[in-house]
Amino acid sequence: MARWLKTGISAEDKAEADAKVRATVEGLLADIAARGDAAVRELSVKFDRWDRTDYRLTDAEIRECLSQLRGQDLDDIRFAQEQVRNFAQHQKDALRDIEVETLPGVVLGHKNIPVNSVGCYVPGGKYPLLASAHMSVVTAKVAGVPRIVTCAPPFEGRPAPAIVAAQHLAGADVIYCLGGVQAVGAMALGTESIAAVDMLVGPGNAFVAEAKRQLYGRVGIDLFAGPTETLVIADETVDAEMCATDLLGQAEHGPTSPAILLTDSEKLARETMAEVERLLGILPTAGIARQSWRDHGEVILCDNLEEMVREADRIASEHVQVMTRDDDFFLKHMTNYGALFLGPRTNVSYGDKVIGTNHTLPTQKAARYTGGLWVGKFLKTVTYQRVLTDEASARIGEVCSRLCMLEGFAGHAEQANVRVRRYGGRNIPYATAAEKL
Ligand SMILES: NC(=O)c1ccc[n+]([C@@H]2O[C@H](COP(=O)([O-])OP(=O)(O)OC[C@H]3O[C@@H](n4cnc5c(N)ncnc54)[C@H](O)[C@@H]3O)[C@@H](O)[C@H]2O)c1
Ligand SMILES: [Zn+2]
Repeated sequence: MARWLKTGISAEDKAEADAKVRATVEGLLADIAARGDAAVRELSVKFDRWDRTDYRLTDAEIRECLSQLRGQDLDDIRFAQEQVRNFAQHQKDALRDIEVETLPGVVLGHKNIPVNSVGCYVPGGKYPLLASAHMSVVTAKVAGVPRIVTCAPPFEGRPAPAIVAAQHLAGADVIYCLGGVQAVGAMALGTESIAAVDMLVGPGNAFVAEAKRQLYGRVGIDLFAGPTETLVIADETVDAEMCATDLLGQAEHGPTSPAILLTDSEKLARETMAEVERLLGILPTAGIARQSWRDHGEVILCDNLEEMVREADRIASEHVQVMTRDDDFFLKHMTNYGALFLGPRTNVSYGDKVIGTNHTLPTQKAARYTGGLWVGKFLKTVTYQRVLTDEASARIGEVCSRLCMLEGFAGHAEQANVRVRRYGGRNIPYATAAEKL
C-alpha cells in the first residue's frame, strides 16, 4: 500500500483556488470582448505596469532586442530551435495523407491541413521563458501554419530581449508584448488592432491556462498546459542529491507547482527530504521553490514497481523522471504522463530547454486524455470521399437507405434512394419504400 511521508495542501483548498481563478478570468475576458483595445491596455497597465498605444513590436524594436544578446546566446537559441524543428519534422513525416479504395469503386481519403492562424503564448511573468517560443512557433512553422502571432509579457518593465529573439528566430509573423489573459483574450477574440486567430497554443500560469480553457470553442486550443508539475520515480540506483535536484529544479517554476517523489526506498525518501532542505538553503530561486515544496510537494512510498506504475498513472503528471533498476518497465506500462525522462542521464530541464521534444505538456491530469503540443496539434485531419462507379453507388445506397429508415430519417433515405434509382436502375418509390429494398 502506498504510504505518504509528506503531503501537500488539501484537494478542497486547491479547488477553492481554482474557482477564484475561474471567476477572475471570466470577468477579464468579458471586459476584453466588450471594450477591445481599451480593456487590453488597462489590464496590461494593471497587471504588468506596461502602457503603450500599440503593443505590437516594431522591426526596429525586434532588431534592438537581438542586438542585446551575446553571440553565444543567439547560437544556443538557434541550437535549441534546430533540435525542436528536427524532431517536429520527423513527427510530421510520420503523418501521411492517405487515399484508399475500401470497397470496389469506393475511395476514401484524409489529408492534414494546417490551421490558418495561431496565437502562440510565451510565458514571462516570473522568468523570461524563451524556450516556449521554440516549442510553439517553430512547431507551428513545421506544420505549415501561414500566420503565426505570438505574445509574451514584459519582463522587468520592457520586452524581454531573449524572448523576442526566440520568437523572431523561430519565424513568428507578428510579435506583441502582452501578457496573461489580456494577451490570449486579445488574440482569440480580436480587437480593433489585433486580428483574431483560429487557435491558441502555449503554456502559462493558472490565469493563462484557464483563459484558454474558457476560450475553447471560440478558438481551438492545444491543451490545458498550466503550472508545471514534476514526478520523480526513483529507487536506490540513484542518490538523494539527484532526486532533490530534480524535484526543486521544477518546483522553482511557481508556488503552485507540485513536485512529487515516488519511491520504493524509505531510505532514499528520507535522505531526499533532508537534501531538499539543504538545497533550499543555497538555491537562488528557493523563495518560490520552498513555497511550492511546502504546499504541493509529496513523498510517496510504494512496495514495488507495479504499485509505482499505478500511483504514477493516478497522478498523471506533466513530467515524469524515471531513475530505477528497470526504467523500461515504466515506458512499457505507464499510460498517463505528458513526457517521460528515462534514466539519470537525461532530465526534465533537457526537455524544457533544448533536447527537442516539446515542453508544452498537459497538467492537472489532462495527461489522461492528451499528450503535449506537437506538430499534429496544428494540423486538422479532414476526410473526403468519392464513388467511382454506378454499381458502388447503388450498393452503398441500398444499405444506406435501410439504415436511414431504422433511424426514421426519410430525407436521408431519399438522398440514397435517388442515387439507387439513377445508378442502380431500380425504381424505388419516394423515401418511404426504403424497407422494401
Ligand atoms: N504546462 C507546461 O507545459 C508549462 C511549460 C512551461 C511553463 N509552464 C508554466 O507557465 C507558468 C508561467 O507563469 P508566469 O506567471 O511566470 O508567467 P505568465 O506569462 O504565464 O503569466 C504572467 C501574466 O499573468 C497575469 N497575472 C498575474 N497575476 C494575475 C492576477 N492576479 N490576475 C490576473 N492575471 C494575473 C499578468 O497579466 C501577467 O502578464 C508557470 O506556472 C509555469 O509552471 C507550464
Ligand atoms: Zn521546467
